[in-house]
Amino acid sequence: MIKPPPLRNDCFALPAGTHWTPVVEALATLRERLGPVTSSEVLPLEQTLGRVLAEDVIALRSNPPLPNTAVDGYGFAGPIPEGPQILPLIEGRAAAGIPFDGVVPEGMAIRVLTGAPLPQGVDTVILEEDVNCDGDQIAFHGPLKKGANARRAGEDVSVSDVIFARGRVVTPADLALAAATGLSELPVRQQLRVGVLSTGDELVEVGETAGKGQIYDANRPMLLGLLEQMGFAAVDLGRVKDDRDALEARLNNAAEQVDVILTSGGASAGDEDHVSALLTEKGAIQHWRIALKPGRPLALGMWQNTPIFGLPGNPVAALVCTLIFARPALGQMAGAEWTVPQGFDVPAGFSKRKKPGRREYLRARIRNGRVETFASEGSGRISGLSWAEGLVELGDRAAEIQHGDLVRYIPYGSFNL
Ligand SMILES: Nc1nc2c(c(=O)[nH]1)N[C@H]1C(S)=C(S)[C@@H](COP(=O)(O)OP(=O)(O)OC[C@H]3O[C@@H](n4cnc5c(N)ncnc54)[C@H](O)[C@@H]3O)O[C@H]1N2
Ligand code: MOO
Repeated sequence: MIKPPPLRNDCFALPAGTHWTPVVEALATLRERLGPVTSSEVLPLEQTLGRVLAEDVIALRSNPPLPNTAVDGYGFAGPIPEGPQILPLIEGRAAAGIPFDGVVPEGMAIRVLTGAPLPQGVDTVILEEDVNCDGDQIAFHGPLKKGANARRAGEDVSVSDVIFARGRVVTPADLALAAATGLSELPVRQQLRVGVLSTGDELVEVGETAGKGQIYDANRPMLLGLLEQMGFAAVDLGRVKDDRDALEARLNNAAEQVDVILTSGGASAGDEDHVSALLTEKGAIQHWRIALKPGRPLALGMWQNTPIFGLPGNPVAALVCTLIFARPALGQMAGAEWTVPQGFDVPAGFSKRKKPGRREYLRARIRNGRVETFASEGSGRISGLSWAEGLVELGDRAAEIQHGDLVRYIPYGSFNL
C-alpha cells in the first residue's frame, strides 16, 4: 500500500534532496562565464545614447577651453583690498563668443558678460548687482579675492583627460560632456540582440479570441519592453507550443539570429516543461533550482553556444528573474560593467515570516517613509507588478520581519525601468 507524503502548506518550501543554488552562486557563475560578445563601431554622438562604450574616451579639448567670467559684471586684475573702490572703465566689452582683443591696464575695469573669455589683464570679476556705474567708472566695496567669479581654463576637464571608461553606458549628461570636450563621435559596441520566446499550449496572442483554457501571452510584451528599456535590441521570437521538436527547431533558428535567448514557461520539471528537459538532453544546463522566491525553476543553459535564460512561466517570477539574473549578465555580454542594483534600507510598513535559506523579492513601494508590499505574493498576480514601484529584497538568512525593521528596497529605477 502506498502512503501519501506529508501535506505541505507552502508550495515554496525547499524540498530536501535537491541542490538549491543560492542566488549569489548563480550570479557568480554568470559573471564568471559570460563575457562580451558584441563587436564595436564608431557612431555620431547623437546616435550613442544608451550604448556601451567600447574604449576609454579622451577629451579633445578642455572645458572650459579659456578662462571666462561666471557672471555679468566688470572685470579687472585682482585681488582687491577691503574698503570702497573706484575703477575707471575702458571702452569696449567682452561677451560670450565675442572676445575683447585688447589689454585691460592694471587699475582699470571692463564690462564683461557671462561666458565671455577674460581679456588680457583681467582675472577677477565683480557682479553687476554689487556695482554703481556712471558710464565712465565703477564704484564698489572690496575685498575681492583674485579669481573671484571667474572660471579657470580646464577647471572642469583638461584636454587629454579620460572622461569615460570603457564599458560605461552613455547617458544624456555624457552627451553634454562629450560635446563640450570636442567629440563628435564615440566608439561604442553594437547592441546585444536578445530574443524572447514564449512557450505553452495555453497561450494565445493579444487580439486573438481566447478559448476556454487559453490565456493571453503576457510575458512576451513585458520581456520585450524590459529589454528595450535596458538598452538591448529586443527580438520577438514569437510563441511555441509545448512540443519538444517544435521548440528544438525554434531554438536552432533563434541561435542563428540572436546573441542570447530568453524563454518563459516550461522551466520547471513537469511533463510539459520542455525547456529544461531539452536543455538537459541536448544542450547544457547550469542551474535550474535556485533558492529564490519567486523564480526557483530558473534554467540557465547553452544552446549551440547561445546562452539561454529559461525563465519561469509565472509573470512575476519571469520579471524578477530578468531583473536579478538576466540584466547584469546581458549587460556584461553587451560589454558593460557587471551591475548591482542600488537599493536603500527603509523601515518596513509590513510584517512577515519567511523561510530562511532562500532569497525573496516582494512587490513594493514607499509611502509615508515606509515600504509597503503588495497584498498577495502570488506569482501570477500581474497587477501587483504594475502596483509596485520597486522590489523589497529579503536576504537568504532573514526569517522574521517586523513593522519598522529596516529592509532593502530597490526602486524599479535602479533597474533602468
Ligand atoms: N510540482 C511542482 N510544480 C511547480 C513547481 C515546483 O517546484 N514543483 N514550481 C512552481 C513555480 S515556483 C513556478 S514559477 C512555475 C514555473 O513553471 P514553468 O516555468 O515550468 O512555467 P509553466 O508551467 O509553463 O507556467 C507557469 C504559469 O505561468 C503561466 N504562463 C506561462 N507563460 C506565460 C505567458 N507567456 N504569459 C502569461 N502567463 C504565462 C502558465 O499559464 C502557468 O500558469 O511552476 C510551478 N509549479
Ligand atoms: O517561484 Mo515561482 O517562480 O513562484 O512563481
